Amino acid sequence: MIEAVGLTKRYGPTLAVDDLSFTVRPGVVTGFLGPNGAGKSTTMRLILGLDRPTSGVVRIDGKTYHELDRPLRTVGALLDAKWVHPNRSAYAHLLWMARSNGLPKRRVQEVLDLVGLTAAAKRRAGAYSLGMSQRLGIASALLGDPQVLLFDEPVNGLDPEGIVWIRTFMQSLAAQGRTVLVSSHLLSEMAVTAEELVVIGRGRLITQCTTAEFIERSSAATVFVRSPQLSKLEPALAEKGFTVETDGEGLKVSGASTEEVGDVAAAVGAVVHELTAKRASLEQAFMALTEDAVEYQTGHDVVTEGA
Ligand SMILES: Nc1ncnc2c1ncn2[C@@H]1O[C@H](COP(=O)(O)OP(=O)(O)OP(=O)(O)O)[C@@H](O)[C@H]1O
Repeated sequence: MIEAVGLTKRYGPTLAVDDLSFTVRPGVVTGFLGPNGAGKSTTMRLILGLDRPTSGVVRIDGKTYHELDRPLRTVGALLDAKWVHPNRSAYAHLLWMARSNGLPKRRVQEVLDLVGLTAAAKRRAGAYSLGMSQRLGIASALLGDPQVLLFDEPVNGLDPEGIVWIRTFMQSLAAQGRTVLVSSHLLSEMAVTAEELVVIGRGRLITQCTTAEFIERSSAATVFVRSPQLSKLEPALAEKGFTVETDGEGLKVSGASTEEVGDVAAAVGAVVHELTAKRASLEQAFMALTEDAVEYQTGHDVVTEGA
């Protein structure tokens, strides 16, 4: 379990993480979703004690990283797969990590098998493809057999086969009851990987909910209605509980079907010149939502931009 409370990180004038509170529970893959620069990597560094929060706190199983007795046995992370010394083999790298952290030598072979790197284990890491480097990074993260795992954009730059492998692997780790937090800037990727989402934009929490819920809300249709009698129509729609915004000569109505809007217009006797259903693509809706994160920040509610 990871729990962030009021987590804030400022770099000079940049507020990279802004009063972020969320929880990541075990047993499911949780997607940490936000556009580039939203503060995902910074948050992960704060979780791992690689950076100090300006204020707020983040705990892993009730403790901050620095309070953990045996950090590698509690939390593993894949941040940058290319940090391995290029002249070292995967085997030598993992052995060095195991020795310097008091982990048993047999664990090296176990994690190499787990990530399917045994055949290439003695080759120098500098000659590895990106996919192999990612596997080595994951092997390093798993060395201490931790219950909590963090992956920062693990599928970036991978070929489809590598993407599917990592996705399936993360899901199997979660199915073993581990806490798995994986960052991405693509909703489409998270839609097929993560069961839960923590969505951030400009360092702030936009929402935490299930992926299914987020997709449902992000792709919610809006209805555009044009009428010369908006003053009649607008209050009637609002009274029905629909979210209504003025849009040129018409209204943008969220949470309603064209039938419902048409029925309301008929009931109040408003002339309708246009009635159109609009649906943004998932990725478009997500971008609109996160780009205007500050404007659209509404605690645990998501407000979609619509079409
Ligand atoms: N060490 C640093 N010094 C100054 N500014 C930083 C530092 N690290 C991050 N930032 C800034 O904080 C903001 C958040 O960056 P961060 O890398 O956490 O975002 P991200 O969501 O991980 O994006 P990306 O996917 O592009 O890495 C950005 O504006 C970035 O420029």
